[in-house]
Amino acid sequence: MRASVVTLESAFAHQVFHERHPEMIRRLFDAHPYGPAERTALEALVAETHDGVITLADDAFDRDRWLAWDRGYIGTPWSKAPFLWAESYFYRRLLGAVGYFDTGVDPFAPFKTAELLSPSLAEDYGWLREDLDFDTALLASLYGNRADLGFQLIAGSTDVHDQLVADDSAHVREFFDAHGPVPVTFVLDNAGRELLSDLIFADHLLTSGRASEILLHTKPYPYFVSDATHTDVGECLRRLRDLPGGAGDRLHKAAAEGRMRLRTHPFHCAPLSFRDMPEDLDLGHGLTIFKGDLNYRRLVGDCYWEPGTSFQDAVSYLAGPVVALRILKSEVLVGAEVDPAERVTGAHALIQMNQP
Ligand SMILES: O=P(O)(O)OC[C@H]1O[C@](O)(CO)[C@@H](O)[C@@H]1O
Repeated sequence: MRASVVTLESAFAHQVFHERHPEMIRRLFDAHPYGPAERTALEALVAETHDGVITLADDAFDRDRWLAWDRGYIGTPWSKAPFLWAESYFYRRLLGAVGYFDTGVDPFAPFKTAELLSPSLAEDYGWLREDLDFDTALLASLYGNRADLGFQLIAGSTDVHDQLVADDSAHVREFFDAHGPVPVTFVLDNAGRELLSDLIFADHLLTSGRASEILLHTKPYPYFVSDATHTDVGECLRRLRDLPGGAGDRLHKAAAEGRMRLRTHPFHCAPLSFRDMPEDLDLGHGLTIFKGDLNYRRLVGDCYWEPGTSFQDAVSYLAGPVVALRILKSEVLVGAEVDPAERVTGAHALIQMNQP
């Protein structure tokens, strides 16, 4: 049972558009030698999202796709649009404003690279070793989601005591014990440290015999600041090969042997729930792991759900087993009770699994 869709009228969504986005644009100006055209286009985009109407250029290369994904919002005020729809479209327009679709230059690459080159990274992953246990690898993947670069724009340095508000980790372990080895699909979220941790979990699943193969679903283009693309998987895998434990080399071999594969699809940047996913997105082999906050919003639907709505109910449109690993960074939540104001702080985490 959903109560209502989250819109830009929400105080949190308003903060994302009015505080986080202008700050992100300032950082882009600082990181790139953008000329007047890109600067003007980015400033105009921010202004449009603050008090304008949602526009779609007649000559946009993906006009038909966005018309298909439109739900009547193009031509209406941004301030009334659903948060998920508006936020997704904002990133599409940002990429257009900086010429990404002509140059292929990822505007967020400087931030992603800086994270992988951070002097503290090797020390932070000093705990890595070849024989990780299941819980450590699972929790590394979960808490990797805390490292989201976009979130840091509003959260600052996060001195938080994360706690699990839902913990189905035992079900996940039991699922593998009963059914493994199975194909495991990761619907990835952020590059950088989160992706490093996801790769570590993927390696554990392969080496422990729980996964027969790994499919990594990336975004087809840079999105939500630090979301992982195919390029980012390559970068992270190279970085992982320099860290202890051997996961990088093992995954490199798994890729060469076809046991770890990459997939992408335009729908991964759609402003819609996975409820609307096309058949050729090809999810649902074995176990599917949805990483992070944005994928959670798309998985359960970006709504204010009525208290008592279960994860099981919210994902009942999916036939197979799914796991959500998420740090709470937005208001949407099912299967747990957390004060609404506490859902956006990054202080809480969850592991949820359905019983297919
Ligand atoms: O990287 P994640 O975990 O998907 O988080 C992204 C989240 O950040 C925000 O853009 C703002 O905090 C949310 O709207 C979004 O769901």
